[in-house]
Amino acid sequence: MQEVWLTPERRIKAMHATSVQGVEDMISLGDLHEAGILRNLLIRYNGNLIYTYTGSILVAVNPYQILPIYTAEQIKLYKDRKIGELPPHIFAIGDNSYTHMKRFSQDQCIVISGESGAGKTESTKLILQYLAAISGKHSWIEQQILEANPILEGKLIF
Ligand SMILES: Nc1ncnc2c1ncn2[C@@H]1O[C@H](COP(=O)(O)OP(=O)(O)OP(=O)(O)O)[C@@H](O)[C@H]1O
Repeated sequence: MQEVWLTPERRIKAMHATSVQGVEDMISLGDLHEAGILRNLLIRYNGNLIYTYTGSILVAVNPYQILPIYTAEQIKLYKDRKIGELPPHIFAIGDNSYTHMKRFSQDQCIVISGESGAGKTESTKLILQYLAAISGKHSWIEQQILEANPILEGKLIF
C-alpha cells in the first residue's frame, strides 16, 4: 500500500470529489489499494463517467451503451489540450500521442490492454476516429485500418 502525499487543499478536493463523482486521477486517492480504486471506478461508472486517470494511464470501464461523448464537438474540445486539463477521455490519449509525434518527430505507441470484452477494439476505433479527424486524413485510411483489424486480431488455430 502506498501513501501519496497531498497538500491539505488537494486532500480536501479529493475527499469532496470522491463523494460526488469520484476522483478523475486516482493518484489523488490517499491509499492506492484495490478496494479504493474499485470504489472510485464504481462511483464514476454510476455517473456514466467511464474514464479515469491513474497518472498518465487511462482506465476505461465498458459502458455497454452509447454515450454522447464521442461527437465532433468533443474531438474539437480535446485537440491540443494537455492530459488532465479536461475530464479523462480516450481522445486525450489520442491527442497526447499525436502531439508528441509531431513535436518530437517520433513514432508513438498506445498500449490498450484488458480482458476479453473490455472494449479494446472500440477504444482502438475511437482513437483512429480521433486521429483521422485531427490530422485531416481521409476517412478511407481510417476505414482501411479498421478493416485490417480482424487480421491483426486473428488467432492461428491448428
Ligand atoms: N466505449 C464504448 N462505448 C460503448 N460501448 C462499448 C464501448 N467499449 C466497448 N463497448 C461495447 O462492448 C462490446 C465489446 O467491446 P470490444 O469488442 O471492443 O471488446 P474487446 O476488448 O476488443 O474484446 P475481445 O478481446 O474479445 O476482442 C462492443 O461490441 C460494444 O458493444
